[in-house]
Amino acid sequence: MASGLGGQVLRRSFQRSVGGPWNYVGGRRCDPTHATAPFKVMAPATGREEVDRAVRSAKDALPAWSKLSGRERGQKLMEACRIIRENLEDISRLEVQDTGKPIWEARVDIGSCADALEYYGGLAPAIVGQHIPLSGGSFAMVQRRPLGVVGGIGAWNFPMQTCVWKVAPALAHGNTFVYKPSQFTPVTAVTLGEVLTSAGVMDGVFNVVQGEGEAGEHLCHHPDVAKLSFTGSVPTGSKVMAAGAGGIKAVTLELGGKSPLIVFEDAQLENAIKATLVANFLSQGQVCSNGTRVFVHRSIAKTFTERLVSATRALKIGDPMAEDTTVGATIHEEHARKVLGYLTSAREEGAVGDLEGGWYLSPAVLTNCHDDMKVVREEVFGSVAAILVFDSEEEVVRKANDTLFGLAGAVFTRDLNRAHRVANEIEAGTVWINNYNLYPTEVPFGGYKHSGVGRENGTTVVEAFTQTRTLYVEMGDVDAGPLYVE
Ligand SMILES: NC(=O)C1=CN([C@@H]2O[C@H](COP(=O)(O)OP(=O)(O)OC[C@H]3O[C@@H](n4cnc5c(N)ncnc54)[C@H](O)[C@@H]3O)[C@@H](O)[C@H]2O)C=CC1
Ligand SMILES: NCCCC(=O)O
Repeated sequence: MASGLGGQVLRRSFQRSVGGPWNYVGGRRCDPTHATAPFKVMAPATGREEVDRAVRSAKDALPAWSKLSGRERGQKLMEACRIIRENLEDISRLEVQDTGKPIWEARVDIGSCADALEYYGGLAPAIVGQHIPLSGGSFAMVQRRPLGVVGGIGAWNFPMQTCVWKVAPALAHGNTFVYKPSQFTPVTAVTLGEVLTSAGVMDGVFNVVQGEGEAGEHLCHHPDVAKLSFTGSVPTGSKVMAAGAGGIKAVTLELGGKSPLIVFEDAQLENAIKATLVANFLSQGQVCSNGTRVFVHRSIAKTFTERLVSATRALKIGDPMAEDTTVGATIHEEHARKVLGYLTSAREEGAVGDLEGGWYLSPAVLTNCHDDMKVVREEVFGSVAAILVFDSEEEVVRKANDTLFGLAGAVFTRDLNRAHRVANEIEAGTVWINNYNLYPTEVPFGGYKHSGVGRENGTTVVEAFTQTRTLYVEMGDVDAGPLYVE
């Protein structure tokens, strides 16, 4: 144990518990004070009392945390980054147990959590205000202040990454946090709590409450929560936004997608094939930004499809912990059935292609697809790539944008002019040129249209996690105009 800044403990040894309890409040794991009925995964259901307790804990921790300098907060986040890197294998294995994704992917995800903590730890001292000179020597000072207690709600596909993308910038900016993970993946948010505590983050700054939708709803409606940051489905996102509107809370939403991946006839074919695999089959296809509408120019459609199918057949589906597994297990049975249902409906509507059963679904490439099919219009959230053939640039841009979503997209071409021309027409928060599904922490990520509100990552979140306070300083006399006659 080493003591550090301002009398705070800077570092405790990192000790991760193997089992529950699964709530994390005031710097330690704890059972709910009022257990209700158990819910179907592994944690005890927690409700209003737990949310209240966690928010109280975050509120109590706010004055001390927000009074640290950015550099002091940043050092603790950097230390959390170091702990994650040192324990990357252990934490990645927890993520595999929780999600069923293959271990090689979990290592990338957990590595990205360390990156985010490092980035926002580094940024924290640079979050400063403004000095605005005004007439007669008067001036304004614009302070950048935290919002207060942030409520985060996450999905199950990238459990720890989703959490860290919210928590790292929020804490860097002096806020405190209450996080509700998806009921399907309760584990690694609590591990993050242990990492942060070991890194010297004060007790109560980061708290975790487990639960289903009801716990999320309580958090959204809690009067002491100043901001909501949500990742998940569009219908739930809409409810979170409505709750935010009721309480006049700032809201960031990271929702679904049905993104286009466009392959022109002059594309470097091997890169386009590799990117199509990355854009469809990572995390068993359960990725919001996936490029599931694969538009291929007619002149290369046959060759592209043959090569994609052959590459897809080479994927190894199986034990997510095995080093040579490339595709793991679907999150749960109900979701696997939902994905299979899309395949049935696609075949009924004329598509050709298959996918095999169990929770270990083999990735599918569908051909003979058209724009009106259910599988082409709705977010499947499974390993199902639909190939759509196009003839002209104008046609593909129009079809690419014919969706309520707008999270991402990609253009594959060797023609630099066409790449930029088409990319600029795509209505989406991220457009990759000649690559797919890259999310460096320093680059903003988020959606147009129904895909969300606001952005995560990059420096744009400074606005999302702070508010300004303007101090106007008068250096002369008050000018009351005709209101005041001497
Ligand atoms: N954008 C993305 O990254 C994700 C999109 N999805 C999409 O959503 C579909 C369903 O996945 P789910 O995990 O069931 O998503 P969901 O939107 O139902 O749940 C996401 C989170 O919101 C919580 N929640 C549910 N009702 C709530 C409410 N009224 N107020 C506050 N929080 C609430 C859940 O407990 C969970 O933590 C997927 O099939 C996929 O299409 C799912 C996961 C991630
Ligand atoms: N890690 C990728 C971000 C996209 C998603 O949450 O699905």
